[in-house]
Amino acid sequence: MFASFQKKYFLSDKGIAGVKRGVFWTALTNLITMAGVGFLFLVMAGFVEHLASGADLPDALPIVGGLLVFFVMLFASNWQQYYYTYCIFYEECGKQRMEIAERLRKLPLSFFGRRDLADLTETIMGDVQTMEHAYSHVLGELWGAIIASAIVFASSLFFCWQLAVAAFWSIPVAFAVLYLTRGPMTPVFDRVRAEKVKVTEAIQETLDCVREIRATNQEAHYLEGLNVVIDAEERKTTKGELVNGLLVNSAFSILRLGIATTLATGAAMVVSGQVDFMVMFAFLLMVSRIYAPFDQALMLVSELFVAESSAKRMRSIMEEPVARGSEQFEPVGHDVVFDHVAFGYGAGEDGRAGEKVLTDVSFTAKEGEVTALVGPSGSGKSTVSRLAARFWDATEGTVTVGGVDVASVDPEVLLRDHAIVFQDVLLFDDTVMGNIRLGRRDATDEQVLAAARAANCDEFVSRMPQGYDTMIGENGSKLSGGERQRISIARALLKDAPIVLLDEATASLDVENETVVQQALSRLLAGKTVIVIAHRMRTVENADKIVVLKDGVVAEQGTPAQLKAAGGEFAHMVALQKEAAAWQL
Ligand SMILES: Nc1ncnc2c1ncn2[C@@H]1O[C@H](COP(=O)(O)OP(=O)(O)OP(=O)(O)O)[C@@H](O)[C@H]1O
Repeated sequence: MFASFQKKYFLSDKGIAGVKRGVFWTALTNLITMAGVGFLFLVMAGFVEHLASGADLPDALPIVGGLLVFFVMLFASNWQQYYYTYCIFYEECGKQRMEIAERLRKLPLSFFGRRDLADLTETIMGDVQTMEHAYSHVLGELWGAIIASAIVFASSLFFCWQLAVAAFWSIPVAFAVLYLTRGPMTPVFDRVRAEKVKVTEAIQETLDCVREIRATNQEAHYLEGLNVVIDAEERKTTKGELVNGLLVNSAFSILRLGIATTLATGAAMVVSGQVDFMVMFAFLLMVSRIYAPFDQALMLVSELFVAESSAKRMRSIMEEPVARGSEQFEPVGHDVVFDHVAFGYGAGEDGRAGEKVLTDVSFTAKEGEVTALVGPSGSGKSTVSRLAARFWDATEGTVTVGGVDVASVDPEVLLRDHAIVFQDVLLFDDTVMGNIRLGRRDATDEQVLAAARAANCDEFVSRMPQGYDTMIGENGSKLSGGERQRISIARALLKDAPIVLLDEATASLDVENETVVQQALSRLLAGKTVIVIAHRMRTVENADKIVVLKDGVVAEQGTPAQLKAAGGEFAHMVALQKEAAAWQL
């Protein structure tokens, strides 16, 4: 039973142990509270007896002692309950977030192509938060209340089974009503969540595109769009809350009907002489207490239904197959060989063929040489370089590094041999030093500085207030495009990996900087397998080999001189660029 419960609510072993303890301590707290009521009832019965028949007043000392013991037990039990129903779950949910983030890190990039990023953000933040609240405020409370009331019900059967039934019948009925509404309510909650994802998406988009929105004077249009999705979310949430409120209040009313039935049954039994008035009074006192622990559980039980859906979404990420492979990677040299490779984004998923973006691509990028990929926009250059680093797996043919099929190697192990400079440089809100050190975590300061100097970072970093210790803002917002790219190059240089993938590495540099960085690159790339993507023919004229891609196929390959002489695609591109360079405004 606990195993399916653990799976249903996506709990770790420690989490399920916490639930068990939380339930135990909540039940005990409820029982101690009930025992306190019983104790006060006995004291009061003593007073009533004194008033009725002049019996001795109960002794004060045992009463004070009893109350003291009661308060100490209640405090201790409450404390344990608090720890096991709250503290443990904040830790549990923190761990869940980390587990999901870790899983996402290992998932193939094709997964992110299929899944909406706002939806994933909502799962990591919103769904985990829902679970956090459900675990801490509902699970323990609910089961603790159920167990405590079952024990009290069983004991009260001995005193008067008719009154016990009259007092307790409403608890299972109230829960049954709520449970039956689970089916129709789940789609309502799912719709509310879908609207929330839309709001997150719209806000993310607005923030991501804030520059473009300003530049095109689209503020009013975007705000209007944002308003529409926020309004829709508000409407769906209000509707969901109203339906939920209606059901919960019906359950509350049914629960409280137990007081009326206890009173009516008790009165009838007292009148017919079946029970003593004090027994009826004791039952009335009990019903005034027994429903209280259910109040919060009833109000929030719908959160458990929502939490089930949240757990399902989290499980779907955790069950997503990660890109696997051997951790043993012993290539012979680092030639990168594409052998009749075909590839389509989305191929193989949900049985889809995926539209081919590469067909029958074969070439070798030799160790110690620079292989340049050129071709029109959309011809597949970036895709080829991504396949070399196993960001995706080829759908046909093989990509090998030093004779080893990359599809058989663990992606993390494979990437240790790759240094990559992307077209869109991603920087972290850290110091310049910290950002470069991402290339190699264990690098000394001297090694980081040497890489930075080689990438020509010194010039702009020396103008920064704290030099290499200056924080560069979120995604390097305080840096120019060229500066960001130089940091990224420094990272790659520091990594000193045998294979280097440069994607338009020098696109944001001015002529002066480009020359310096090119020199640094050619010095430091010596001996490596370099695959460079460049649009500008000037950049690739010194390459050892050029592979020209057109519509996903290799149109031609050879040295720059051979290709120019052949007068084919490459020669045509060189001529076009010369023409473009001659243009004047
Ligand atoms: N993540 C993706 N999902 C689906 N299709 C993609 C994805 N990335 C690229 N494509 C498509 O694959 C084809 C090749 O794209 P690729 O980025 O490899 O071309 P490219 O030659 O590098 O282009 P550019 O020079 O403009 O950067 C294009 O048709 C593109 O639309």
